[in-house]
Amino acid sequence: MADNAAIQEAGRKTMLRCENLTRIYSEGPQDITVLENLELEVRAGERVAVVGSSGSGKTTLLNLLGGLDRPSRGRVRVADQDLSVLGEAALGRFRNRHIGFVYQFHHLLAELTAVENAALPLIVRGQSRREAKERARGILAKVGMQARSEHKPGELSGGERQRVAIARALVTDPSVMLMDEPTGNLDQHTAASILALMDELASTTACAFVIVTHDMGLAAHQDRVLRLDAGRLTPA
Ligand SMILES: Nc1ncnc2c1ncn2[C@@H]1O[C@H](COP(=O)(O)OP(=O)(O)OP(=O)(O)O)[C@@H](O)[C@H]1O
Repeated sequence: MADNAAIQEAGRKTMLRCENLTRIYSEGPQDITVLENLELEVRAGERVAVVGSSGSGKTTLLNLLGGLDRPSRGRVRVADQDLSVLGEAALGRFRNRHIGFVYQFHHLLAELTAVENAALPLIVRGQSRREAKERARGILAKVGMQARSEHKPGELSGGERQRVAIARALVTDPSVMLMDEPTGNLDQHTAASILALMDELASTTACAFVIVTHDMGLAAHQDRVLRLDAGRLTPA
């Protein structure tokens, strides 16, 4: 993890930028323009919540920000890299290095322990198992899961699983964290503890956070709340 001075320096930096971002789905009987000339800039350490009605395009936006889908027009830049110029293999490597994903349902692998799950992005990248697990243990400690690191997801509570999923997303020290309803599947008390963890992470990492949610309490807790409507983001 970066030290405080490095985080402050990085805090001035734009980590995520969308320019004229447009996504038109053309597969069905008629074209659907979901995002149209959308602009967004998120700085290091900044947390932006995105809210919007069902079907407004939040998932579409997250997929584009994470390089899981390609825009019809416009571009996404992550840590100054224009994703549109990367081929599939390079984009996969870039995603592994710079982008962390956390979903409502944790998507942990049932057969692996917490530390193995958290180490996976580093192992995929070719790092040795020993080094990857050592780093994963450090991140699990940071999310309060040190004592549970040898347990499999089935032996963990919902909140603990989500902490492991957050650790897995953080293990590569990403530039951008994309979260889709990170507390959506949790009871109020557990959700509050994940919220507190996110507060701590935002102040101790140089990462930019984009958090899609229907939960106005979670949204209001972030640095900015933007509403996705008619293909664009406006302050909520
Ligand atoms: N592959 C696709 N082909 C055609 N249309 C699509 C495709 N994926 C999504 N859409 C349409 O794009 C619009 C936006 O969908 P999206 O899933 O991004 O919305 P959302 O805001 O995430 O919704 P929710 O809150 O219900 O999850 C919807 O009208 C949806 O039907």
